[in-house]
Amino acid sequence: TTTLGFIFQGGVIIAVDSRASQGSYISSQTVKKVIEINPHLLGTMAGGAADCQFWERNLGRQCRLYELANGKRITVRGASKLLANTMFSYRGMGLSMGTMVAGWDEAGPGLYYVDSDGQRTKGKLFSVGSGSLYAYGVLDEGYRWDLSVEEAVELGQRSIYHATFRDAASGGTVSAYHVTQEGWTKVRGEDVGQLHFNYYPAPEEHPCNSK
Ligand SMILES: CC1=C(C(=O)N[C@H](C)C(=O)N[C@@H](Cc2c[nH]c3ccccc23)C(=O)N[C@@H](Cc2ccccc2)C(=O)[C@H](C)CO)Cc2ccccc21
Repeated sequence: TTTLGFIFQGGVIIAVDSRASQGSYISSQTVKKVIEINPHLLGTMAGGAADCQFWERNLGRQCRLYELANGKRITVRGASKLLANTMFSYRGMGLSMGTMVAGWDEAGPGLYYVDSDGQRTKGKLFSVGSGSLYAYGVLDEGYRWDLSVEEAVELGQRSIYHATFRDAASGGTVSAYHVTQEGWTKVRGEDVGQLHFNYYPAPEEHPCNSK
């Protein structure tokens, strides 16, 4: 898995791959690793698939109950704390989750890294999963606070793409989301195979070049 998130002048970008694996077997190429908690909150998934899916869906339920009890949306900080508390309560019992909670609230854009060791850190840029080192290589080279929205989406997609190229446990499709004050929108959903020639243009005389 390769997931990433970063905050820039235009909001928050989240990008992920869609591969599931069982050892060296690729068990799925079409997994959703972003959970849409509500129109202003996203969660990303890396690690144990069942752990991520179960506990991030549970987080969604907790966020909805918070809204009903308090008459207002939960903050990104609050949602990430709920997930961190859940993970902390299961510490040492074998959960394996590396997640990000991203969104926009009255304090503006928010991005938190939360994992099953009970770590929770606020930040401007993270990459999580087996392909994260490859993604950081592209992301750290291309990241600037003042990227345009188009440049930022392209950077997120390109970072995931290169991770899927080198990491056997990452692949399938690259999905990207853009979060602003109005909430999230899904902005990319490309198959990695279709993206290949964006980044590795075939040389002139190459047979792949349609005459
Ligand atoms: C076939 C399949 C799934 C599957 O193969 N599950 C296996 C058991 C799983 O959890 N795979 C993990 C890797 C893994 C196996 N056993 C573990 C024990 C502990 C921790 C991790 C693992 C995985 O792909 N994880 C994805 C993340 C992911 C995958 C699917 C759904 C959510 C998140 C990922 O992190 C990269 C591929 C690198 O591992 C999960 C799933 C969800 C929806 C539809 C189909 C499937």
